[in-house]
Amino acid sequence: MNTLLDAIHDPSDLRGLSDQEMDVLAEEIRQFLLENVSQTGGHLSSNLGVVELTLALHKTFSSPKDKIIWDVGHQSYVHKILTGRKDKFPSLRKEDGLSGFPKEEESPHDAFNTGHASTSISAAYGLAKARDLQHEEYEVIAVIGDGSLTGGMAYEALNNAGKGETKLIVILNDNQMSISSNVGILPYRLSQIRTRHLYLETKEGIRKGLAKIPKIGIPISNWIRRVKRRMKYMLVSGVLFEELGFVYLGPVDGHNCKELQKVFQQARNLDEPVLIHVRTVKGKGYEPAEENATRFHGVPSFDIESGNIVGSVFESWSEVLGRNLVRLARKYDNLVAITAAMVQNTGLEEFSHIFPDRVFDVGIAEEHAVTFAAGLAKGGLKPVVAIYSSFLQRAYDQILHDVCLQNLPVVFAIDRSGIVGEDGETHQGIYDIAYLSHIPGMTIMAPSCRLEMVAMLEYAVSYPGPIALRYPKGRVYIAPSEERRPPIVQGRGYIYKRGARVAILTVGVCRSMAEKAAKLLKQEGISPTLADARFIAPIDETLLEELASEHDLLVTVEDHIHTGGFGMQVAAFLSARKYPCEVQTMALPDKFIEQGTRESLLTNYGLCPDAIAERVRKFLARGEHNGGKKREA
Ligand SMILES: Cc1ncc(C[n+]2csc(CCOP(=O)(O)OP(=O)(O)O)c2C)c(N)n1
Ligand SMILES: CC(=O)[C@@H](O)[C@H](O)COP(=O)(O)O
Ligand SMILES: [Mg+2]
Repeated sequence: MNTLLDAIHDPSDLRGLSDQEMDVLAEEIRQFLLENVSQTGGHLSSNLGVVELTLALHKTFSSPKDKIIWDVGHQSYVHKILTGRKDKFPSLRKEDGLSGFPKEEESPHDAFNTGHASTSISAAYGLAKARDLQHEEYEVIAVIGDGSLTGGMAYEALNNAGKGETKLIVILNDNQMSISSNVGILPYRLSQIRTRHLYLETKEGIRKGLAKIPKIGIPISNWIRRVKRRMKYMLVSGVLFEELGFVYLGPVDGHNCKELQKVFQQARNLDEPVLIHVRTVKGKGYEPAEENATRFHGVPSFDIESGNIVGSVFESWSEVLGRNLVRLARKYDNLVAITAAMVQNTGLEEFSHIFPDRVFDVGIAEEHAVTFAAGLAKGGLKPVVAIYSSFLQRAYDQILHDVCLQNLPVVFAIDRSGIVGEDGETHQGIYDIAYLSHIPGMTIMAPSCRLEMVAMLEYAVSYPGPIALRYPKGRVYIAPSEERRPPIVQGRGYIYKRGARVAILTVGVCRSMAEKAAKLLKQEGISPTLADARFIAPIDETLLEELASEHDLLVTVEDHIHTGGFGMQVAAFLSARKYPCEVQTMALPDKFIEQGTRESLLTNYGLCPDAIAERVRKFLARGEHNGGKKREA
C-alpha cells in the first residue's frame, strides 16, 4: 500500500498536504522510526518527540535555503527522513552508513554538524551575522532541547545574540527531559507554565490590577502579594528570554502541527531574535518509550511489541565504576560523585539511589562540573567526576586552571575513552591522553581489565592530587587468569611475561590484544616480552629503560590518536637516551575516526592481535638486531 511518506523525497513535497494529511504523515513517520530504530538501534525517544515539530518546520521554512541547526543532532532523524534519506535508514550508525547526527557531507539540508550539546545558538548566531554582513536573505533556526539549554554555551550565545539587530529563531524543545529528568532551576521554571493562554492572561491580569488599585482600595500589601505571585508566572515563561532581548512565543503544543506552523509563521514575519517555546513529550506515540524515555534515549536493537532489548546483557566498564564507587563511598564518608547529565550512562544510577545527597547531576555542563569538583575538593570532599572522554574536551581549562594548578584531589573517571563506535567522529574518545598528559601534576591510569579497574579506582580515591582513569565503552574485559598482580605504585608499569628481542608495551585494554598476539607468535617460536604501562602519566622511565636496554624492538599499543599519545612520549623519551632499540608506535591515525562498531574500527586501523603479531614478524624478518646493547653516545 502506498503511504504519504512514500511520496516525500524533499521538504517541498510537504507543501500540498492538508492539516489532516500532515497528521497522518506524522503517524507514518513514527511507525517508520520504530521499524528502523528497533533494528539498527539509535536515539529513539528524542526523535519520536519531534515528529510534528520537524514537519511544521519543513512546511513553514525552505531548507536548504533556510538553515536549520539541530543542537546535539541526535533528534535529526525525522529531518533526515524528510530530506531524501529515508532509504538509508537500514544503515543508520553503521560503517559507511547514515550518520546519527547532522552531517553537511551527507546533505545540503544539514546546515551545521553537531554531536556535542549546547552549540546550536552560537552557530546560528554566527550564520545569521554572516548572512547580514553579506546582504543575503534566509532564515536561521536553532532547535535546542531543554537539556542542552543547561549548558553554559547556550547562555553565552543568548546573551550575545539578543541585541535585536540580527534576526534569528531559537526553538526551545521543552520535554522536561535530558537523557534522564532534566535538572536545575530553569527547566523547573519552564515546567510551571503550561499554556500560552495562562501567560497572556497573567500579563493582562497585572495590567488590570494596576489600573484598579486606587478605586477599589485593596490593601497595598495584598495587591503586592498577588502581583508577586503573578510575576512568578511571567518570570517562568517569556520574561527571562525577553529580558535577554528575544521575542518570546509560546508555550506551544509541540504535537499540534497546525499550531506549530502558525507560530513558526509568526516568527518568520518578525525581524528580530525570537525564541519559540515548544512543549513536547519525549518518546511520544510509543508507550514503552513514553514510560521510560531514558531507556529509549539511545537504545540498541529491541522488540517493538514488548520493548525488550535484543541481545546479550553484559557488565560494562561504567557499571564496574558505579558498583565500586558505592563500595568505596561506604568506606569514605567524604566521597562524592559528579555527572554532567549522564547518571545512567556513566554507571552512577545505583550510587544515586543509595547516596542521593552525594551525587550531583549538574546538567550538560562539563566545565562547571570540573570547577565545581575543584570547589568540593577544596572544601574537604573527594569528588569523582565521571564524564565521557569526548565531552571532557570542553573542560580542558578547568582541569588545568582550577584543579591541577592547585593540585586538588579530584578523580576523573573518563568513560568512553578510545573508539566509541556508532556515534562516530563527534564522540570518539581518542584525544584524552594528548589533552591531559602534558598538564603538570596530572596522573593518568588505564586499566587493562576489571581487576585493574577496581585496584586503580581504590588507588585513585586515596591519591592526594588530580588523577584520571581512562576506560572504554562496552563490556568490561575480564582477564582469563586472574593471576596475582603487583600492587599499584605511582607511575609504575610492570612486565608480566618475559621474552626476547621484542617487547610490547600496552595501554589499558590493548593489553589483551598483545596477549593474543603473543599466542599467535608463540606458534612460530617467537616470544615477545609483554608489559602493561598502567600509568600514562607520569611515564615509567625505569620500565622504559629496562625494556629498551634488553630488546631490539619496543612496540607500544594504545587506543588513542598517534600525535600526543603514549607511544609518541615513549619514543621521545628513549630517543634522547640512544638505546639501540627501535620504537614502533601502534595507535590510531591522526584523523577524525568515522562511525562503525568498536571492534571493526579497531581492526581496520590495525589495533588488533593480527596486526601486532605482523609488526613483530616484519621486524624480525629484517634481521637487523643490535643485541640490545646501549649505543655509544
Ligand atoms: C557536551 C555534551 N555532553 C553530553 C552529551 C550527551 N547528551 C546527548 S543528548 C543529551 C540530552 C539532551 O537533552 P535535550 O537537549 O533536552 O534533548 P532531548 O533528548 O530531551 O530531546 C545528553 C546529555 C552531549 N551530546 N554533549
Ligand atoms: C547523543 C549523545 O551524545 C548521547 O546520547 C550518546 O550517544 C550516548 O552515548 P552512549 O550510548 O555511549 O552512552
Ligand atoms: Mg529535553
